Amino acid sequence: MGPDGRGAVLTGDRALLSVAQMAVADRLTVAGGTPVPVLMGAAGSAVARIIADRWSPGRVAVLCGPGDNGGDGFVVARRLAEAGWDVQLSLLGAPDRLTGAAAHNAALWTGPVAPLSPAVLEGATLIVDALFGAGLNRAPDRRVAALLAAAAAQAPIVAIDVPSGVMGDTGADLGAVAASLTITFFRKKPGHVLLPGRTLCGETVVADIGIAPSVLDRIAPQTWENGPDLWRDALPLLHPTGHKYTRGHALVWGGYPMTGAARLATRAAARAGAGLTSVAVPPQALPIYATALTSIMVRPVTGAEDLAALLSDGRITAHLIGPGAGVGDATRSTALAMLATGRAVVLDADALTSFAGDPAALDRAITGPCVMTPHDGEFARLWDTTGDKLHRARAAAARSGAVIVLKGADTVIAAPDGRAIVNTNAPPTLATAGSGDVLAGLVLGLLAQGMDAFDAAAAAVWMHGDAASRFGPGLIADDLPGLLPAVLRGLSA
Ligand SMILES: NC(=O)C1=CN([C@@H]2O[C@H](COP(=O)(O)OP(=O)(O)OC[C@H]3O[C@@H](n4cnc5c(N)ncnc54)[C@H](O)[C@@H]3O)[C@@H](O)[C@H]2O)[C@@H](O)CC1
Ligand SMILES: Nc1ncnc2c1ncn2[C@@H]1O[C@H](COP(=O)(O)OP(=O)(O)O)[C@@H](O)[C@H]1O
Ligand SMILES: [K+]
Repeated sequence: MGPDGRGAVLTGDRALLSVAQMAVADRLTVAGGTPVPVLMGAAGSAVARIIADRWSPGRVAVLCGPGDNGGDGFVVARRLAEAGWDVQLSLLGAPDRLTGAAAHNAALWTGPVAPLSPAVLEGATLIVDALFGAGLNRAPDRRVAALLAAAAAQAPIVAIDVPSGVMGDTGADLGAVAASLTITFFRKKPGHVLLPGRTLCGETVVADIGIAPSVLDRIAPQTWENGPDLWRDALPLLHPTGHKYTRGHALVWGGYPMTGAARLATRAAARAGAGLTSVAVPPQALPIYATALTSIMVRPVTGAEDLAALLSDGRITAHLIGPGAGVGDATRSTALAMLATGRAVVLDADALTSFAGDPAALDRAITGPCVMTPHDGEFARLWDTTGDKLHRARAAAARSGAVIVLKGADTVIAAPDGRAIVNTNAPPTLATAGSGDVLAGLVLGLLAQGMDAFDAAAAAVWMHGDAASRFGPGLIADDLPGLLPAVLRGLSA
């Protein structure tokens, strides 16, 4: 996704809309001639259709809230009753407090409306959670929480929009219980992909309710769920007449005595397609690196002069420092020297910790393409940890001028200009020592080939998750670089 906005146009179907942006999509659709009750009818009918596709008719408890989420519930109840389900509908609050489209659809429901209580769950083989959706503005009260807990123990739950208690913008949990299936409308929200929301949603299905994708031109989303269609066209191309230098030269700073981390990173950079990969090492570490690496060039470096000479080689197109580098002044000054080249730099692990408490030094030093790959602990040593994960990553990217990859099971990739991508394909087998070093090397390898920093970071994070998924259980970080050829083959298929 380049600065020309090419990706944003191509990839509208991966857009994540905030609650406010979804409300704009609604307003534009209503202004275009579709009244709210029609939209609500389409939403509820879609939910009923998806339920009927997956479950055979039984007794369903539909739990309705006081807003439009509850209105959707009335539509679902009506449609399922028409399809032969035994429907028990219950409502939080008095029916005469409903307004607008919810009141309209409540009036079309001819069955009984029970007050919300555990009795309504009796005999249910399925539960529809239509209590709160995008309008949740405080934690559900204890009565609702107790009912949701009882519902979870009784039968599978289908949540409309989000499981009640999940915040749509952040995925924060204000007291939800896990659904088996969540059905949302038009586009997902960040809360469907950020944790813990993603897990609480179970499977998330996006239903078309007749909102035209062209509304996205007006909304201009800045957040996406990661996937190859965001960056496939930006992947490095192989030129038939190219040579190794046209594929870029990646340089890794190799530490001592922790040499494994940098070695993992070099292998990933080379597998990602860098034409040359070098590792700069202190002379005493030379035998270790040289024995373990063959296609990777090992360069002994002694002192600042030697380093300066190495970095002045204009053919080096991207640098990485951090994995196994050690925390302290030496790592810090090497990182600053790399940043001073103005060419691409990846800062990971110890290189980040070497700037702990002094993010301003990074703000000043970062002038060229830069990707920083902190996990939560490294992030907290440098930047403000208030706010949700998207907010934190965006704020650090904006102040530093670097792309921030805030790692975890829901890694967020944020650009200084406000764009952000949430990754959803990483399996928990990646929680193994050294997998972060491989990720840093992957980013490096793509940057070395001239890929834009935001694209390279998003592609690397996805490829990392895909590699791990292909391997399955028993994964160790050493396995990951060797899986990249299959990942790359899959991307070009
Ligand atoms: N395009 C769309 O976005 C569409 C949205 N629809 C539905 O509309 C929903 C949004 O409707 P609303 O904005 O009315 O929001 P909700 O249905 O989530 O309800 C909000 C109402 O509940 C109250 N409330 C919030 N938190 C509460 C709590 N913890 N305890 C008690 N009361 C609480 C609020 O004060 C407000 O009155 C969506 O989630 C979706 O289900 C559909 O009807 C059709 C189309
Ligand atoms: N539970 C998880 N599910 C998916 N991915 C995970 C999980 N835990 C960690 N990861 C990923 O594994 C990598 C770990 O990196 P890091 O914390 O730097 O570890 P290390 O320093 O040991 O390499 C990151 O890419 C992170 O996103
Ligand atoms: K809900």
